[in-house]
Amino acid sequence: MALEQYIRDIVDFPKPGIIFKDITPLLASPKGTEECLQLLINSLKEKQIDKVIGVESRGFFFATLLAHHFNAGFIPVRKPKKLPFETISASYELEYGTDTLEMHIDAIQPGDKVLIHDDVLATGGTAKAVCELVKQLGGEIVQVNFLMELSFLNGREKIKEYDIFTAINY
Ligand SMILES: O=P(O)(O)OC[C@H]1O[C@H](OP(=O)(O)OP(=O)(O)O)[C@H](O)[C@@H]1O
Ligand SMILES: Nc1ncnc2[nH]cnc12
Repeated sequence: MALEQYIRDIVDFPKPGIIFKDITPLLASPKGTEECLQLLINSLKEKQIDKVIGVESRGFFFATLLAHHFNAGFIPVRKPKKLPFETISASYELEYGTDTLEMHIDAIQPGDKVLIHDDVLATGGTAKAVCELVKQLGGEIVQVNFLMELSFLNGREKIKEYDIFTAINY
């Protein structure tokens, strides 16, 4: 079954006019999850990875699977005031206003080879902010990968200096 068939469109969620891409059917399917995971893994070939970042909250699921596969550490990037230790932060533009993401200050050592994972690349604001966090701590970004890309929003333009991989393209 094509991976797209595990993604459910929810019209007008969370706001009117948005078609929300629901990944819960994919997560509920061991076969779909395995196929998707293998696509992400194969895109990285035999690259060395020290840390895998998962972006709260839907980025956490596959990021932990990827970290386990690559024998790398899992690093959560979270919304403000969720992480208990000292943090660094990066802000990014939303449609109206700004939002902030945080990471623990000791999450990455200079020179670490870092894979960034999230479920969706939409406008790219989130991904760009995460890249900035990794750069602040001196990590080397090996790839930024996503389960899916909403390519009509052109989010990859914001992170074009990095290697980008998406399993599904809309
Ligand atoms: O490319 P962008 O326009 O920045 O959008 C993509 C981000 O939006 C969604 O997260 P959301 O903030 O809805 O959080 P959630 O995963 O906790 O639902 C999605 O999981 C990405 O993290
Ligand atoms: N349409 C969408 N569906 C799911 N997650 C998203 N994040 C940003 N836009 C989204």
